[in-house]
Amino acid sequence: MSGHGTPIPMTSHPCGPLTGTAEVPGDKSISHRSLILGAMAVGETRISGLLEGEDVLDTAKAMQAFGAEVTDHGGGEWTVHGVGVGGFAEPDQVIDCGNSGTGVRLIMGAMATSPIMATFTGDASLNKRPMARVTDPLALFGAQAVGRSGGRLPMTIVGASDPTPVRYEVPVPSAQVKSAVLLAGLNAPGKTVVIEKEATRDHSERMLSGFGAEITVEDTDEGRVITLTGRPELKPQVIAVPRDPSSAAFPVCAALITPGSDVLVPGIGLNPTRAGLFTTLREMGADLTYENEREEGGEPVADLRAKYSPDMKGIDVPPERAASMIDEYPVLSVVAANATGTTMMGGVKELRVKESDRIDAMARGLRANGVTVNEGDDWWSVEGLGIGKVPGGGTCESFLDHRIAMSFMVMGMGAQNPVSVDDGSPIATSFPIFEPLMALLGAKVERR
Ligand SMILES: O=C(O)C1=C[C@@H](OP(=O)(O)O)[C@@H](O)[C@H](O)C1
Ligand SMILES: C=C(OP(=O)(O)O)C(=O)O
Repeated sequence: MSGHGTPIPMTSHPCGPLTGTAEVPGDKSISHRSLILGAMAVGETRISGLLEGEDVLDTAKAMQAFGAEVTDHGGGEWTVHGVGVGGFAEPDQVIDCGNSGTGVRLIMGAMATSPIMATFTGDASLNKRPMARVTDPLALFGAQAVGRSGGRLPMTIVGASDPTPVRYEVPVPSAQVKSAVLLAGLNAPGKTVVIEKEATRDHSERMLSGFGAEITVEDTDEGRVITLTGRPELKPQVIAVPRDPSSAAFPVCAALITPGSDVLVPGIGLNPTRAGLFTTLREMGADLTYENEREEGGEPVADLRAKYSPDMKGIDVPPERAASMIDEYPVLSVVAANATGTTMMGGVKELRVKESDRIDAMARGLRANGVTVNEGDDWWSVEGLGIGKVPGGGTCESFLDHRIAMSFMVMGMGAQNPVSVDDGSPIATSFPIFEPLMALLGAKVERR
C-alpha cells in the first residue's frame, strides 16, 4: 500500500533512443473486476495475466476477507473460489484498499446488498477522495453508510438486508460509480437500471455478461441504458487479462519524445472506451501504429509501435473523448510540452478528484521544468515548446499519485536536463515493473 512506506525519490535523465519490446502488465480495471466477479461466482475462476500491483493485491485480500478463496499460483496465474451472489461473509477486520479508488468503490457496491457490515479505509490519498458518489446510489438499495465528513473514508457500510433494485442516472462520468451500482444490483431481486450520459469504460458490462448475468445495454436519447437482472448464479470463468493501455501510455509517450526511438508494446487492450489517448496522439502527428489487431478474451487487442515523432502539433482534445483517456491526461501533457502550439484539454473536471488533483499536480511540475500551463476548473492547456525543448532540471511532487510520478519520469527522458520526483513509491500501485521495463528500453531512471 503506497503512502505507508518510505518515500522513494527518483530522477530521470535525458537519454538516447528507446528501443525494443515493452511487455507492460495486465489491465488494472479488468484485474479488479476479475477478482470481484470471481468471488461472486459459484466455483473456481482462473485468471492469467493479473496485474500484481498494490491496488489489485489489496482487492485480492479484500475478497479473502469477504470469504472467497484467492490463490496466487505465481507468474500472474490466480484462482478465485467464489461464494456466489449474496454469499459474502462479514469481514472481521477493517478493509484497507490502499491507494485504490476502483477497489474500494467496487467492493462497497458488491457488499452493499448483503446483510453484513464492513469498514473501509485507505492511504492518505484515498482517504481524501469523495465516496458519496457511490454511497448515494447504494442508499437507494437500502444500504447505510457512515463515514468522515464530506463522505470520506474511513467509512462503514451496513448492507441492505432486504435490498430493492434501483434505477439510477449516474451524475458524473464514472465507471466506478456505474460498476458499484451494477455490482450492488446483482443481489437485488428484479431489474437494476443504470443510465450514463457519457459512455465510460465498459469492462463491468462485458464481464458480467461473460459470467452469465442477464445484462443489456441500449444507446438511447437519454444515454447508455444498462439493465441488469438481479440474483443470477454467476458461472466461474477462465480470464486472460489483456495488457493495460493506461500503462502502455508511458513507454509509448516516452518513445515519441526521445530521439531515435522505436518501441513495440504488444498485446494492448484497445477497448474503444479506453483508447482515446492513442487517437489523440495520432491526431497530433505521432508515429504510432496498430499492428496485428485481434480479439482476446472479448476485448479488442493490438501491438502498438511508437517511433520518435519530432513534428507533433498541439490540438484541442474533444471533451467528449475525456472518459476514454481520463487517466492519460498527465502523460499527454508531457507530450504536449514537446509538440508545437497549444494543447487544450477540456471537460476534465474529474481529474481533480483522482489520487491527486491531477491538473494542479501536473501544472506545478510542468512549470517547475519550464513549461507554461493555464488552467480553469474543468480545463487546462499546455504551451508546447517543440521537441527536445523542455528545459527540465526541476523537482516535482507526486502527491501519492502513480500517474504523476511516471509522467514526470517520462518528461525527463526527452528534456534538456534531468527531471526528479520527490516520491516514486506510488508507481507500484499500477506498474510495479516500470523501472526495469524502462531501463530495458534504454531509459535512465534512478532512485536517489
Ligand atoms: O472503473 C475503473 O476501473 C476506473 C475508472 C476510472 O475512474 P472513475 O470511475 O472515477 O472515472 C479510472 O480513472 C480508474 O483508473 C479506473
Ligand atoms: C484513477 C486511477 O485509479 P483509482 O481511481 O482506482 O485509484 C488511476 O489508476 O489512474
